[in-house]
Amino acid sequence: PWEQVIIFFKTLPFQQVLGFKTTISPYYVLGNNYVAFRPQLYNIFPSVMHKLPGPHQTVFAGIDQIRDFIQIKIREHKETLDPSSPRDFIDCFLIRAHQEKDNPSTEFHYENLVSTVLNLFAAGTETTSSTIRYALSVLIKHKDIQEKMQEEINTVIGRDRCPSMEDRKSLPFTDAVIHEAQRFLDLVPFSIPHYALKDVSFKDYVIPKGTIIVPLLHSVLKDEKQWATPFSFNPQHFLDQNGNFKKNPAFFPFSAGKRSCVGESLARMELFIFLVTLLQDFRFSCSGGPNSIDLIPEYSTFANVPRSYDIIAIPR
Ligand code: HEM
Repeated sequence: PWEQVIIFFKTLPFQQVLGFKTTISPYYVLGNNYVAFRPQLYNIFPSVMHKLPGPHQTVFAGIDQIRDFIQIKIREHKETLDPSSPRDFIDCFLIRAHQEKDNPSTEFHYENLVSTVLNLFAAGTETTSSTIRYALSVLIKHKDIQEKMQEEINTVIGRDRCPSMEDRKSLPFTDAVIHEAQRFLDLVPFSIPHYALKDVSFKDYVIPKGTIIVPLLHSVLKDEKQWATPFSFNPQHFLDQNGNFKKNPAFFPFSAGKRSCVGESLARMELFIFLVTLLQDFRFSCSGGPNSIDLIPEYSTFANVPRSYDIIAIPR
């Protein structure tokens, strides 16, 4: 399936417009909650937009605030660092930066530390929380699926202990529903643009150096050849006839290859642990009833942003 998701652009404008080479889309910089059209304007006319007032200015001020917060955290880490016992990513980065302090071309320098931590926050929060929010909407819309998950969770884990990742293999239906929520949401439909660092031969194509490549994850996650019912929510996509979990090679929400999502395993743990814990303790509904839930995203630009609902959580 991977072969069919790539579209090629010999589009230097993207880089010329931005004024620098990047693998990061401006949509990404501007964030998911931004009104759909503005990032596109910013993409095409960045120097004009930069001078105009509007919500995009607030977005950049917000990013500066997060950078300030990260710099405070880095300072605290420096003051309390014990190189023999690193506590987290920032500690490990600082230790490596110290080891490479005499290397003028090192990538382990202060600015990269701030940007990398910012990337982890930006890429790691809205993505997972939007997916959990979407999964809850799906479960309200499909009450039978919610009840079946709860039955499975009751049988395997019960009500008295917390779920662990070990439980996942014993919860095939729950696992299938979470996979299907990710497939159906299709959170990042065209992934993040990349560009060829050198000329590449691919099938009958030559992709010249500098070509922007947009991997259309959407085309695989909704491909009629890969899924029995690509445009409806169907956990059977991930179950065999005996109800065992079945992998599907077209499941690509985290993209693929060397630069695929670095947070994939963390995200998958979060989705499983949070959703199972919530379903263990609560029954979910909404005041407008299941039919009021619309699973079509609110915005579809860089991200498919799910709609917001006031959810009722009743203790079970
Ligand atoms: C449901 C949750 C998530 C989804 C669907 C998702 C999806 C993606 C996708 C499609 C990419 C682009 C990969 C590419 O360029 O080929 C990506 C990149 C990335 N993601 Fe995630 N992501 C999720 C959660 C997370 C989490 C929890 C973290 C970190 C804590 C994270 C950190 C990153 C980073 C740092 C990149 C850039 C990787 C690179 O350029 O090498 N993501 N993600």
